[in-house]
Amino acid sequence: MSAPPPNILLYGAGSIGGVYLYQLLQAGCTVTAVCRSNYEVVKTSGFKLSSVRFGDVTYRPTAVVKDISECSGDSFDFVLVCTKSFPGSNPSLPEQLRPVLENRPHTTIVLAQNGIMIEEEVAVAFPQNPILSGVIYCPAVQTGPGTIEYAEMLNLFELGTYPSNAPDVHKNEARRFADLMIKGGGGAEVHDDIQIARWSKLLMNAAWNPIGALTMNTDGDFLLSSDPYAYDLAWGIMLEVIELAKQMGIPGVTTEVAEQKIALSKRRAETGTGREMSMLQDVRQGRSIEVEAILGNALRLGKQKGVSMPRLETIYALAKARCSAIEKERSKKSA
Ligand SMILES: NC(=O)C1=CN([C@@H]2O[C@H](COP(=O)(O)OP(=O)(O)OC[C@H]3O[C@@H](n4cnc5c(N)ncnc54)[C@H](OP(=O)(O)O)[C@@H]3O)[C@@H](O)[C@H]2O)C=CC1
Ligand SMILES: CC(C)(CO)C(=O)C(=O)O
Repeated sequence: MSAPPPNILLYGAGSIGGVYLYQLLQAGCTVTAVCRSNYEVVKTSGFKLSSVRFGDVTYRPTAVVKDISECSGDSFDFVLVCTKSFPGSNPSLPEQLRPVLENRPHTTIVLAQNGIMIEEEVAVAFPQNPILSGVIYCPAVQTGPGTIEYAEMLNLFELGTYPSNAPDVHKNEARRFADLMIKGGGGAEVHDDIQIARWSKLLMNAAWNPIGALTMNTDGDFLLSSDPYAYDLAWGIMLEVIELAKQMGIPGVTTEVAEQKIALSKRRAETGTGREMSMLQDVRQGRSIEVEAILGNALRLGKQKGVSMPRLETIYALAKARCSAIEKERSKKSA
């Protein structure tokens, strides 16, 4: 008898969640999606994905729920978290997930989120569960409820256990999830130490996400806006992240890696194909931005380690103010 298909809960059915849902369904998984603002549309008509990689497709999760508590009696192989990362939120992410993880030590938690130090609170709350930390390269945006635009071929999910020295059974889960993403038509790599990949991604996100959110520019347009100052700012932020990674003992976050990343932005500037980062999309949609996961956590580590980070401090203060302006505006509208 063949094994039943993996049973997956998708928590955070937005831009990335919507793309990963497609891949997991293609891989033969059973996927329950927790949908919030897009519940009615997804329940009625499913997701519409317009993409270079997968074409124009419409699909439905196996089941759609409005609230995670509706699944408290279910047992999942994987809980895939694709919400934005807001450390210190109330309720915390572990509290949000508790209904499907309480007394289920075998359910693997997959965190598909930007930022650094996002795993610790989940590991403390669920010490027995395998935890996979995932680093996403997949530029996508939900432009309206259930409608996703995904305009590049790029699709890579780098993943590894948290902590990196987790038992082999946890490591096997990383391979199993990567294989599902690949079977679903994407790219995936299992890393022995995923923190190297997470911090390497931070090079891009710490620079481009707040710059995009504050200036409403793509990376390419920003580079063209004030030569050499725009480049110097983005590069200067990357250098601060490199120094911090060095002080933290994270290997492989080097100027060579940063050069490769900024070269891609330069090429996009030259070809007029600049990329809108997710934080810019958040500003456009009046959503809170991931200031703490991407910048605040880095700054606090910098303070502890005595690393001078003047550019990061400046951009953090500006992005934090941008975030509170968005939140004030949102609460005015909903009052
Ligand atoms: N978009 C991109 O191109 C990329 C994003 N990333 C990272 O991936 C992660 C996910 O980002 P992205 O998909 O863009 O984010 P989105 O904002 O598009 O989607 C997040 C989804 O989570 C839902 N959600 C949030 N809180 C809850 C809750 N309590 N209960 C149920 N649903 C909830 C939101 O619902 P609602 O609509 O109701 O708020 C939304 O549908 C982030 O860490 C981001 O930085 C990384 C690479 C690229
Ligand atoms: C760089 C990118 C687009 C990777 O997919 C990203 O991480 C973001 O927009 O936040």
